[in-house]
Amino acid sequence: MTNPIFRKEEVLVEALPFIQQFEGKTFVVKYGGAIMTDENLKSMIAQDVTLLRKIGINVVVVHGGGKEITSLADKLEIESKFVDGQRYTDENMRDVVQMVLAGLINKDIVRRINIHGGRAVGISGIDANLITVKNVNEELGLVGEVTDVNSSFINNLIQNGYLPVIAPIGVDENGTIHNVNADLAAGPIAASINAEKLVYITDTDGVQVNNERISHLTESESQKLINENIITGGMIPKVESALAAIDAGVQKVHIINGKVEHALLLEIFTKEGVGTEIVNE
Ligand SMILES: Nc1ncnc2c1ncn2[C@@H]1O[C@H](COP(=O)(O)OP(=O)(O)O)[C@@H](O)[C@H]1O
Ligand SMILES: CC(=O)N[C@@H](CCC(=O)OP(=O)(O)O)C(=O)O
Repeated sequence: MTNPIFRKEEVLVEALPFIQQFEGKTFVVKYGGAIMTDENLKSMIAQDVTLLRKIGINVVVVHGGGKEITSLADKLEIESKFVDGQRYTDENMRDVVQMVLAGLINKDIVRRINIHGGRAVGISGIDANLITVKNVNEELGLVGEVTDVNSSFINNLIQNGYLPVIAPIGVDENGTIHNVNADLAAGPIAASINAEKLVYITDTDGVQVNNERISHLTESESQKLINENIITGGMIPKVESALAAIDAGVQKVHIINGKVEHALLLEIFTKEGVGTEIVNE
């Protein structure tokens, strides 16, 4: 998908007040498996987050990788089952999740950011007890709900000029490793470090109603769309996690389409934006 055409100097001038406004602030950017199949897009997102970092915005990446987990599990003949959008995770599946998220995907993202000099460091929720969880329910097996985030570890990395790239795996109080839905990890991570923005990069033009993008949503409007089953499936954890993050002090949550080239830069640095922004009432 191509971008709308802007004159280059207009775009740069329009960006200036946003650059001033966000200098020194922290953005959490989550992206998932839905847009990880395209090599070109993966490299563009790495460029975009590096550019944000280079102009003085602190960036933390939280990544998913649901499609890649399913693909490796298929090869290993381990069946993928989902309950309410979350993957049933026994010990075998947990190993696959850990290999794919903390191994393949995490290091691929780090590599791509560092090509541009972005000083990315890949970590999982296991490192420094970054993500502490409690078991969600027996039906889901080893799936965790985030109870705590080691924010000082993330802040240390940021203060030392690193760009943390986080794989959503957590440990419970016994040190047992759990699979964590990446959308549900991104909200508490953003809240714990008082992020200015939480940006979900997915495969649709934000939240849609009757195939039309809604550019601006309040908390109550978002809740209404969930209650009316207009927001369904994979969009539910994003919006629910967004609402919790806003309640915890995150200023704005954006949901944007990663299939639009450089959507992240367009959303942050242009007045119109390209996705849906969710804000406090
Ligand atoms: N109202 C809605 N607006 C936009 N997308 C929606 C809506 N309701 C459900 N969805 C679904 O949510 C999906 C995005 O979630 P998901 O597939 O989990 O993406 P990701 O892998 O990026 O986390 C969209 O592809 C779309 O099918
Ligand atoms: C518990 C649970 O469902 N975990 C997810 C973790 C990856 C993820 O969330 O990836 P996306 O962002 O690409 O969907 C899973 O196993 O698929």
